Formats: sequence, structure tokens, C-alpha cells
Amino acid sequence: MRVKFSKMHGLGNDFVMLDGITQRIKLSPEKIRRLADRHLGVGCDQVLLVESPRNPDADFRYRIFNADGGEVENCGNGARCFARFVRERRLTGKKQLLVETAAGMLELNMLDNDQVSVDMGAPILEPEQIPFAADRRAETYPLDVDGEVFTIGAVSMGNPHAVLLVDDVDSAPVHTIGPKIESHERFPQRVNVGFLQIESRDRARLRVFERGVGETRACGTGACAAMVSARLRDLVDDSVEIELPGGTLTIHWSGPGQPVTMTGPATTVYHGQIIL
Ligand SMILES: N[C@@H](CCC[C@H](N)C(=O)O)C(=O)O
Repeated sequence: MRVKFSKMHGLGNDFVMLDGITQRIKLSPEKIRRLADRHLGVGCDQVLLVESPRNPDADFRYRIFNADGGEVENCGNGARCFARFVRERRLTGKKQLLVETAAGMLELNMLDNDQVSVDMGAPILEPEQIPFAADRRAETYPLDVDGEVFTIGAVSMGNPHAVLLVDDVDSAPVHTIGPKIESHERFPQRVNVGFLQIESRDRARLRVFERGVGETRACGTGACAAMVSARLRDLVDDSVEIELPGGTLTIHWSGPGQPVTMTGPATTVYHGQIIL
């Protein structure tokens, strides 16, 4: 089967974007791993498959798969790339879109400066919805990793995130502690792990060891979760510029029950065809 795709990225978090509306695409974990393979396929952190919505209020639906083949609930950088992709592929002319995802409905706005702003919905903080938190809601939780106790914030943006504060992201143990927390027994669904350095009440730096991928150049939901965790600890104000290795996202959140807004770029690299 020959399939058309676009290679896109959001601050270096890269995607194979598939139009499943005008093409019949049957994906399997094995095919996703091949597409994502940087030697044997196109290469990407995530595969995003656009489909027709089931909910009549939505313009589109999309599904997100990590490079390891697993399907996930949400993806912030993917949401921005999706908004650009459906316009470039002439699937819509709209600048405001409602899209159905496994994490619920997202609202996207194409801005005039080529940036995309996404209403990512309210973060989930209720203990019963965060398997890790079990029976109580707290700003932080202790997590024992091989005898060393880390203080983490646990936030769900539809997908799970653990947020650790560090003094310096450049020397943070992203590749040693990241994978251990990602597959820690207290996170049965595994987790994305963010290492957050607060610079001021409106600036922070972040590196994320993503579930099912490893460290990426940027993680949109990771930036939202980091903002929420920092705000709950009263370390930042309502709007924060979060600098990731691939560039900067603007995140706004005014507190529990309110939606998180993420604004940043989406870039098309090339269009191609692959035999799947
Ligand atoms: N890169 C994404 C997040 C993709 C999913 C994540 N790895 C997970 O497993 O939940 C983003 O920009 O949010």
C-alpha cells in the first residue's frame, strides 16, 4: 500500500502526518514503528492519523501514536501541526477548528503570525483520575526510585506527566532517571517525565523524557503539565514562556478548573509517499 504523508515538526518534536480521510490507511503497531524508524522508515517521534469525526460538532478527529507503536491520548505539538496540515492538504479552509481526540475535544486557532494557539482543556488533578495519586490530591508526591526519593508533581493533560524541579536542565538526569520514572511501577500506564528549571515567575526551561519515545526536542503537553505543576506550587504567574531544547512555547493557565492554552509554531518539512 502506497501512502502519502507530510513530515512536520513543532519545535523539533517531529511527526509523520497521515490523511486518513482521502486515503484508506490501516495502521498496526509494527507499521507505526517502521514509519517512525529513522533508518528504515521516515523517522519521527509520533505518527498522527487524521480521520473524519464521530462527534457531529467536531471538524476532524485524530489519533496519535508514539514511535514505539503505542496509541496515546494527547499531543500538544501534534495538535498545532494538525491545524496546519488540514489547511495545507485543503481538507478545510477554516482557521478555527474543533477536533476530537482520545483526550476529549480540543479547540485550535491559526493565528496571523503563523503560530497556532490550542485550548488544551483543563488539566486533570483529581486523585481518582491520576492512578499515581491514589487517594489524595497534593501539589507534590514523593517517589522512590532505587532508594532515592524524588519530589514530583503528577498532572494529566489527558496523558500522564510527572514533573520534577531541577536547578539546571542542562545537567538534569534526563537519560538516567527519566527512563526509570517513565516505567516506574507506580505509573502503570507509564508516564512522560519533565525536568523543569524555573528562571522567574514568567520564564522556565524544560526537558522531557517522553513515554514511548525518549527525550524529544519539545513536548507540548509536557510544557502544559509543567506550567500547571509550577503554578500549583506558586512558582509562576498565569503566563509562562517555556524554553525547550527546540524552542519556546507560551503557556497560559489561570488555575484549577480552567483550560490551559498553548501557543507556538508548526512547521512543514516535506511531503512524500511511502510503501506501508
Ligand atoms: N510530544 C507530545 C506528546 C506525545 C505523547 C506522549 N509521548 C505520551 O506518551 O503521552 C506533545 O507535544 O505533547
